Amino acid sequence: MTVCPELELIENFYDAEDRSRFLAYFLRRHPWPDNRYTFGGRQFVLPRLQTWHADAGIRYSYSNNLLVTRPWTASLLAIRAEVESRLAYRFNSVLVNFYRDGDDFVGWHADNEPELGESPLIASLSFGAARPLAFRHKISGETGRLVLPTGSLLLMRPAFQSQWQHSVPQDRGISAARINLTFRKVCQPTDRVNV
Ligand SMILES: O=C(O)CCC(=O)C(=O)O
Ligand SMILES: [Fe+2]
Repeated sequence: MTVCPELELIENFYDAEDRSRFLAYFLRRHPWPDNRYTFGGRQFVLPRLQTWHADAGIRYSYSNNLLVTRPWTASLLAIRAEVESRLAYRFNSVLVNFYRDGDDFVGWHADNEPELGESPLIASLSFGAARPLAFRHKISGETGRLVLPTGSLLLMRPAFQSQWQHSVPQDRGISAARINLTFRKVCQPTDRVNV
């Protein structure tokens, strides 16, 4: 099995007490929207629930959809502060994914939108059911999997997005829910050079 040098897993970033507290928050209190949306006059159903939170003025289009920006919740702010302090790196946004069970998934993609700049570091925190992150090299086609346990923080180093694609595959054997937060640093529109 391929080991990807651009991934670093920090297990037990949160201990058992914090994990169950945050999992309970996301399952019971987080403001989840409907997963059906219309794009280009067609209806789509996202195979998971998702919210996007960012500092004022940050816009980001993920898979060509302009995400609705929601305010930070107290729990998200607390988690961001802890991740930033551990990594000595600042993030201005987070994408929160709720995989209700093994039917929910995210397909193959790379988080390499231009808004993320040349070298995006993404920090990915997981709670709940352990699910593997599958990755495949864009040129060699090498593939691998890394299981992301509850309370773990995965660092996706900058070259991960340019060289690899990733997914969280469907697994009908899983009935438990999983929450994933990907903290990102999106360049402000003013950071960009207009040509
Ligand atoms: O759920 C995960 O571990 C990954 C989610 C992901 O790839 C994304 O939000 O871009
Ligand atoms: Fe991703």
